[in-house]
Amino acid sequence: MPDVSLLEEVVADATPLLGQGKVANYIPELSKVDGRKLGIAVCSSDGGVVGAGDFQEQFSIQSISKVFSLVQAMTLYGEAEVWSRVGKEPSGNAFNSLVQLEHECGVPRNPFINAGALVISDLLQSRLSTPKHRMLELVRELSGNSQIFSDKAVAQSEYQHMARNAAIAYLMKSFGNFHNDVDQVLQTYFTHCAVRMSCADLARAFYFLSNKGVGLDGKRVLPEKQNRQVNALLATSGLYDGAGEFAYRVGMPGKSGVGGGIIAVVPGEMSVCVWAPELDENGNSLAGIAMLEMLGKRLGRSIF
Ligand SMILES: NC(=O)CC[C@H](N)C(=O)O
Repeated sequence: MPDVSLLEEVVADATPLLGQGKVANYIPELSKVDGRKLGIAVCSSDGGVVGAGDFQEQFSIQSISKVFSLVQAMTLYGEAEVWSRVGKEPSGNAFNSLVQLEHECGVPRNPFINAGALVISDLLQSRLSTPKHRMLELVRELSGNSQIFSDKAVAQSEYQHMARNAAIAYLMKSFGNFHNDVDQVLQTYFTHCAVRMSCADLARAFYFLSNKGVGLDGKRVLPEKQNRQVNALLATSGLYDGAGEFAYRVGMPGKSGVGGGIIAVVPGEMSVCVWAPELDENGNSLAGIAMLEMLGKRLGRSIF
């Protein structure tokens, strides 16, 4: 377990990187965030969380929600039902790209790009009567924080600028790989992306990924095999077309969101969350990746 002073050092050493990335503005509401925020939190096997910087401030989790959605779908459906609808391969394309879908018969490369997460949301819509609420229940339970909500203004802003996500969903529908009403599923998806959590909340919530599928409260979230599968997919596709560089520099399964958060996992040891809203050209937190790289180096951790 890293001590607070090490995490404070990581935050201090990442501070000079501020100004090098850009806060996401394609969702106008997200551009209101202060780009100078920096936070890191680590949750380790004794259940304790240590953090530094802005680690207690809640932010828009955005695509980090795709991991929670996948976990729900894997719990509700059999293996073949999930993986006949979405692939397990890195996309090598932007997270919101349409190009592969046309060539690949409307089956997205993986569950962590927008197309894949929209299929997963479609699966959730088919089985859950209140998918938006179920997501909140899940994240509150996993993080042990009942004060987690979805930000209506952000969800609304995404809804008003939905053209690309709607195009992706309709293209998949044209191939028969999208079963519910597009508008309804988009609303669910945006509500999931707009959930606000802190680094501390997220480090706690994803502790199970580092603990063979068992959460902080001792309850099993996923069977061990599925937990390993999720970590494998995070390692190969969690950072979109930056996944290779992330594996090279950080060496941990991880998932980013355009709100500037990244979660990462050291199997058997700890879950980490960093937050820095300025993004690199792949839509991943620039200083966030640097903080994870520094943490991994200083602790001597990598899965490779
Ligand atoms: N990479 C992300 O975090 C993207 C999520 C965002 N809600 C979108 O659909 O574009």
